[in-house]
Amino acid sequence: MSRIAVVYWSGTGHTEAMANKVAEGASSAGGDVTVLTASEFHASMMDDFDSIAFGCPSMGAEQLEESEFEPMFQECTSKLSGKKIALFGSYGWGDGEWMRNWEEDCKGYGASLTCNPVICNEDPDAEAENSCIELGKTLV
Ligand SMILES: Cc1cc2nc3c(=O)[nH]c(=O)nc-3n(C[C@H](O)[C@H](O)[C@H](O)COP(=O)(O)O)c2cc1C
Repeated sequence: MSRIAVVYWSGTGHTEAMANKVAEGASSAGGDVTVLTASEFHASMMDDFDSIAFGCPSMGAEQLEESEFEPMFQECTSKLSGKKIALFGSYGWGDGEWMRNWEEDCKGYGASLTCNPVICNEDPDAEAENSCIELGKTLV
């Protein structure tokens, strides 16, 4: 069975809601899914999973959340080459720049993205929830 981690940071719950839908999709496709917050995950756990969905909202000025998620993710970058990953997150007033930058960075580290990133404005509506479920299925 495919071992899948859904690793996220969320301040007001929007990205957390997305993470739960990603997990739902991965489970429905037969994956063995573990949902973890950024503070519960560490780079040393990268090898424990066949694929990983990372979720983080746009924070700062079109940046990843700087106190917990960014440091954790930076540690993971040395293990991204060839790794199956997917990205998701919520944003507010921007146009998704943080996610475009994040996706480019991940490709630069050699990650294998299983699908296009899923972003949504503030709390996920039914369409965004469905996109998260579909993202989850691509990880299996
Ligand atoms: C400190 C802070 C910085 C933010 N910076 C941005 C930003 O640069 N661009 C943007 O589109 N939204 C920005 N937002 C809005 C959040 O990305 C948005 O509210 C998102 O839904 C929060 O997701 P969460 O509930 O998972 O924390 C910011 C929010 C906060 C609190």
